[in-house]
Amino acid sequence: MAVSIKNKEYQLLDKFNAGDNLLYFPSKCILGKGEAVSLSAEEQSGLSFSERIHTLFRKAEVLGKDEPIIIGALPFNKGNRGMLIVPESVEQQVDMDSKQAGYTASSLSIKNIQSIPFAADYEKAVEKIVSSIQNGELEKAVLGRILQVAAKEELNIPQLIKQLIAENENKFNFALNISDGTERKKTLIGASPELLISKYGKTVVTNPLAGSRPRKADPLEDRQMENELRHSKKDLHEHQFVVHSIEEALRPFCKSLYVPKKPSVISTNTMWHLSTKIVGELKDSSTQSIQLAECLHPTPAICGTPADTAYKKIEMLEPFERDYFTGLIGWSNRNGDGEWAITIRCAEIENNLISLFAGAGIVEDSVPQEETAETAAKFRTMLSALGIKNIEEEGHKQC
Ligand SMILES: C=C(O[C@@H]1C=C(C(=O)O)C=C[C@H]1O)C(=O)O
Repeated sequence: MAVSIKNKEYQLLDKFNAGDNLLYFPSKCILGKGEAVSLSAEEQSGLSFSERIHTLFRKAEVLGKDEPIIIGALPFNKGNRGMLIVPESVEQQVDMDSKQAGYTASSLSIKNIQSIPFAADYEKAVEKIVSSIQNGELEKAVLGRILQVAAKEELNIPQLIKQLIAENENKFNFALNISDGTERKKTLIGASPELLISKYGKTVVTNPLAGSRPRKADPLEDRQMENELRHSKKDLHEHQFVVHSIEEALRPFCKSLYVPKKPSVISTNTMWHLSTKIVGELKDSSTQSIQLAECLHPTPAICGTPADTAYKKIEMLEPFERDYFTGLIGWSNRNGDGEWAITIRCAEIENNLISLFAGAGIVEDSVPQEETAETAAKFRTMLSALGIKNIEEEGHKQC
C-alpha cells in the first residue's frame, strides 16, 4: 500500500538510491523501491499503452497487491517497449520543499563531448524540413539532436536528481530505472516543463508548450526575449497547431473544456515558452489517464503536423532512435487517476556516459542556426545540474 507523508521538514527525496524510481512532480513526490510486478518487452509487444497498464494492474491483482500504483516511462514510438512497474513499496509526499533538495553541483570532469548529428548536419536536416513545408508536404516537424558527454567518473544519480530538483522547482522531475532487466544500469533523468495530461476524478488538465526563446543572464535582455516570444507570429502560429490538435483529441471525452484564447508565457531555468493550460471536465470519470495520454500522443509539440508525415520525416532525418525522449513519464492508480508529462529536458545515463536530448519545432520560416541555438539552450537544463556551465561555445567548436 502507498504510504503518504505530509511534512515539509521531511524530504522523501533523501531516501532515493540509484536504481529506485522517483517522480518529483509539482503535485507530489512518489518514490518506488523494488519491483513487485513489471512487463517484459515480449509482454508489451503489440499492446497499446492502455492495454499495457491494464495488463500490469491485472498481474498486480493476482499477486494480491493492495492499492497498486504504476510508475513508468513510455516511448515516443508507440510500438516500442516501455518501462512500467508496480514497485514493491511506494511512498508519497505532497508537501515538498524543492529548495531543500539543493546540493551544490561540483563541476563534472569531461573526457569528450559530441553532438549527434554535428550542428552543421542538424542545420541541413532543418533546411530539408523547411523545404518540405514550403512544398506543402507538412506544416510542422520537431527535429531533435543528442549531446553525448563522456565524463571521467561515474555519475552520482542521487546527487544529480537533487540538484535538478533544486534548479527546477514546480517542474516534472524524474529519475527512472530503465535498465531493462540487464546488468547495465541505465537511468532516465530529467526536469520536464510540459504536462501531457493529469486526471483526478472528473478533472483533466493539459498544458502544451510550443514556441521558445532561450533565457539570458542579463535581466533586460531576458525580458526582451520574453517580449519577442509573446509577439512572434512564427511562434504563435507554431503554438496554435498544438493547441488545436489537443482540443480536437480531448473534446470527445469532455462535458466541458476551457481553452484560453491566447497563450501565456512561462519560464524554466533556461527557456521561455508559449504555454496554454487547458482544463476539462470528463463525461465519464472512469476514463483512464493513460487512455487520454495515448490519444494525445504524439502531440505536434514533439512530433508535428500532420503527425504521420512529421513522424516519417523525423525517422528519416534524425540519425538516432528517440526511444524514451519525447515519450511520456508518469504514474497511474487503479481508478485511472494519474499524471503523464512529456519526456523532455532529459538524459539517459549509463555509468560515465550521458546522452542529453533536445528538439525544436520547425515551421515554414524557421532559421536553421536559430534551431541549433534553441536545442543548445534546452540542453542547459541538464548541463547546469551536471555542473557543466560553459559547454555551449566548447560544444559548438567541437560539434
Ligand atoms: C522537443 C522539446 O521541446 C518541445 C518543443 C518546443 C518548441 O519547439 O518550442 C517547446 C517545448 C516542447 O514542447 C525539447 O525540449 O526537447
